Amino acid sequence: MAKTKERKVNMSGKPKHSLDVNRTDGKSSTRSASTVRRLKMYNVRPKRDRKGKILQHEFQSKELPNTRIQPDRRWFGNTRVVNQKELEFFREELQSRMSSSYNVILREKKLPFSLLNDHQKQARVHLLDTQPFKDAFGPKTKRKRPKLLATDYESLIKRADGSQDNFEQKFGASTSAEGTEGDGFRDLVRHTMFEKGQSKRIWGELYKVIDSSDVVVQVLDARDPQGTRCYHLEKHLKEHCKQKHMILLLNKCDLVPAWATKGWLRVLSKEYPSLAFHASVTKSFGKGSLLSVLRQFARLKSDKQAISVGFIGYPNVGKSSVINTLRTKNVCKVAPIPGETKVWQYITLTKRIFLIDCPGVVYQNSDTETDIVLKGVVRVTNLEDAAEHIGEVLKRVKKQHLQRAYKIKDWEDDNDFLLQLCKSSGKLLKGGEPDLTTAAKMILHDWQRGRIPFFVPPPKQEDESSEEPNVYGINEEAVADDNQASAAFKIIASVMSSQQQKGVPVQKDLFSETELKGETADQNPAINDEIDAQQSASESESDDKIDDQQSASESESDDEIDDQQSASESESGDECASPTKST
Ligand SMILES: Nc1nc2c(ncn2[C@@H]2O[C@H](COP(=O)(O)OP(=O)(O)OP(=O)(O)O)[C@@H](O)[C@H]2O)c(=O)[nH]1
Repeated sequence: MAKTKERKVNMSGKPKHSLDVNRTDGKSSTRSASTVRRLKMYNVRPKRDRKGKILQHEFQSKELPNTRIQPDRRWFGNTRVVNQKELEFFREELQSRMSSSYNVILREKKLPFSLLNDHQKQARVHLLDTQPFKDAFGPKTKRKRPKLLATDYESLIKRADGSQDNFEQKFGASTSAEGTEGDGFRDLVRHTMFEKGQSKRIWGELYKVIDSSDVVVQVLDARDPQGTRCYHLEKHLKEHCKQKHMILLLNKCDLVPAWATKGWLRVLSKEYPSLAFHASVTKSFGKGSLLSVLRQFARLKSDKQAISVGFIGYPNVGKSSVINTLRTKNVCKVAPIPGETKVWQYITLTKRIFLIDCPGVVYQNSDTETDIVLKGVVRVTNLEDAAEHIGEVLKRVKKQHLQRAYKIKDWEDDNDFLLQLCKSSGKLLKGGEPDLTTAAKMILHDWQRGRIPFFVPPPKQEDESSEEPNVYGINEEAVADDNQASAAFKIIASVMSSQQQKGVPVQKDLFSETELKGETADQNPAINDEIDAQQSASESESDDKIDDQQSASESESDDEIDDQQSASESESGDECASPTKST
């Protein structure tokens, strides 16, 4: 008889299974609840075959083997798909609500109203709903035909040509030629870089400066004063800001011969009070004259004691440098590249005079790209084809100066000049190819920094000797008190005339002897005799002569320049002392 194994029966009723948390079998270490939970977890692992393929998994539904849901782009957009029935229902409901005068739809924006109208958009124009067939299409139709200017393409072209000719006749050829360079395409491809200083932002800054200034100092480059003038602005000031005064300041006068500076001063002072200036913190020229003119303008103001002086002008003409010179301190950022000043800046000069620096502005004109580059409006490093401007540099600068500056004896054209310069300065690319662009940029840098001598000579004047500096530019409407005004005018005129008699400092190594003396000698000896006389007189005279003239008026002046500034001014080699010095 086979023995059958008897199954033990748990008679005690207490849990005995090792995976039962409540088991207590007298042993010291029973499984804790967390261990039991963990061990139970192992049992629900998916069952795999030998290759690792899942055969069975606790959480995988057996009825639905693949429970992955297909992604739908509608989950990510804010659109809903409705079927035609729902759409129709929506339209009807909304139409009835809208046409009912007892209902008001509050949140119209939340409802897709376009769904109401899109079927109307595609609907045909029901002409016959508005007018009878006879009027719309019959022989006695009242509908007007559209007025066609041309029946075919050719006649349209003829018409366009005709109207263009009419326009040119009416407004002259200047409008059509404006900004073009002969080939007619140039203007279209002009890089935005050549529109520097013309942006809305810069003009906004300019108008802020003008609005807050009582006196506007237009800083000009002495090398090309007319080229760096902004006539548009002058006109604007004359027409709309009659109470503001304008001064023209010929800066960088050290880069041109004294006779040219003086010639320009004579020409410009017919329009506005004009002064020559050389901006330098240590060795300036014209600082005293400018200060005393500003003081006179401050005196012309009756209503308020302090005046604000705005410095405007082309980029890189030295506006910030002039302010630094007046303060004898680097208060404004100065750089030999245009566009350094980005926003306007307020600087206190004395208790009664405030200075405002402005970014360089350019008014849109017919200047060519080369003109713009040579006026220093564009940063040379940004130029893509710098070599194309060199021809003009070679034309404008005298041969002897170029020979001296670059040690090149002779050249055929600009390309030849650049080739020779590349060789002599070692500006070569890989494989010994000359790097024309770098060489051209080098020349343009030198040009912008005034290392190559160049200047536009002043126009010839007929009655030079009788010229007396005047104050035509001073706006008499803006002046409060007649007596005070005439005294101020006199002083301003005397400041201008005394400056014209002084020796203007010039970088002598830039020019030859004849140029420094004035090369118009053969053409107009009278001018040069006068200039020579003035120069020799000014050299012998003391630089402080102007102080004597002004001391009377300025001794009353209560606007003392800060102590710190007056201290530094007494060291500076300036030709005209501050009031603290004169008293
Ligand atoms: N030789 C000479 N260089 C000057 C004179 N005044 C200014 N410069 C130089 O001209 C360059 C431009 O001067 P800035 O004062 O930055 O000119 P800016 O008009 O303020 O220029 P933006 O920032 O473009 O408006 C600097 O390298 C100055 O050193 C001057 O009287 N003589």
